[in-house]
Amino acid sequence: MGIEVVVEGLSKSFGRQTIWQDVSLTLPAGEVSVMLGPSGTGKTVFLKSLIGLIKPERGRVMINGVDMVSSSERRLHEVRKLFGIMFQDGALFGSLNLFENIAFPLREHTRKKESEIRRIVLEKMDMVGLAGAEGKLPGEISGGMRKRAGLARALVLDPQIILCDEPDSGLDPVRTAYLSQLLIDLNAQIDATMLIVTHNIDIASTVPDNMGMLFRRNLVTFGPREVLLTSEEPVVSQFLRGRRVGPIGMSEEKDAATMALEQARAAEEDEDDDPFTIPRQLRPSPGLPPRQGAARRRERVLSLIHQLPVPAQQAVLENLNAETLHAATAAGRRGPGAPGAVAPAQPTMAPAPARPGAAPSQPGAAPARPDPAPPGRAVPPTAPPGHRLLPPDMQPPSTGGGPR
Ligand SMILES: Nc1ncnc2c1ncn2[C@@H]1O[C@H](COP(=O)(O)OP(=O)(O)OP(=O)(O)O)[C@@H](O)[C@H]1O
Repeated sequence: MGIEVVVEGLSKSFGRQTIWQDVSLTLPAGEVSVMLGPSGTGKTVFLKSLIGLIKPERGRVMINGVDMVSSSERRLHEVRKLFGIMFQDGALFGSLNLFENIAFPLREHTRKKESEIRRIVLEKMDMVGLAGAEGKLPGEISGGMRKRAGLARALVLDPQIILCDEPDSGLDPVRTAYLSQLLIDLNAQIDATMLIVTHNIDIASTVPDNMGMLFRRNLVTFGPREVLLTSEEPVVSQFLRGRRVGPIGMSEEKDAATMALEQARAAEEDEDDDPFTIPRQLRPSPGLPPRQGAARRRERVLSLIHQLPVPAQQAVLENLNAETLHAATAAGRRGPGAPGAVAPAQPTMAPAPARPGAAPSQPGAAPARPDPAPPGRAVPPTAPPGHRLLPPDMQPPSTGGGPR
């Protein structure tokens, strides 16, 4: 199972430039979290701080009892072996083929035999749909394949914490959708704690269990995805809808006068915010195990549900009802007593109170959204592992794969 990452009161500056201050959050073990934020708000600096590559001036990052901010390089080196990092550009060595790029951490950090290295590399390449492309050079493959090669390399040391820095950058929307599914499928298979930094709303709204946002040198929010996705904070609302009206400007934050003028104009033009519909969170592809992190999250969120804003409570309950219905339907299709059958959890169905502190309303008051059919699967569930996620033109070659 993945490892919890606890961040407490973290602050980072470069000279006189404060990047962010007093950031506190917990990445729950085995769950997927996303950090959003406009460009330049310090998301990458945050990722690097988690692994001790950048040293914040204040605060702690606790992983397995080790503080990544203040510990010696020797201890950091040990803890870093728990991490798999997918860099923004893939960070592949241009002169090494994909096999050697992906084998690199194994050769650097372990004394495994060549046969074992080969087994691990081929397994991870298959997981990300790159089987058969071992001999290709990074310059010979598409951006999407480079991303997946970077992900395979992040996986070879069996990480318990995976950090992905803008995994979608440079990908078209379809490839981004496949990558989103790949990240969820990986989480189902290895139960690692994952943090994804992105500005991509499609990834952010369909992949994670938890979401946070950095803005104006502060963590605006961090918690269950439903909190951010129902938030009425102007900056969150603007970001989710990709609108110009709001506190985020082209290069800088806007001042109060500019914002007031914009809002007056928007009101004149009747540009009210459309309601943001929360998309369903992706489920693992057919044939994969259910996500253990999702099951733990369900218990965790239910235990704190009454501390959440009311719209978030309602969204949590709608989602849980839909998941319970989906699990029951899937179990029904497999037959009684089938593995994976989920008994409806009673607390799940308890609706949120109408107001914080109010008595719970009658069961069933939280509207159960009908569970939509999953978006079109690329290939039937019988497809072999690693191939099921990919569009036809991304399928790996069936044999060979040496440099062209
Ligand atoms: N080593 C460094 N020295 C000085 N300033 C730095 C350093 N690394 C990052 N910065 C500054 O920190 C700020 C935040 O950078 P960062 O790359 O973390 O932003 P980001 O939110 O990831 O942006 P984007 O979404 O555009 O990738 C920027 O102003 C950047 O110039």
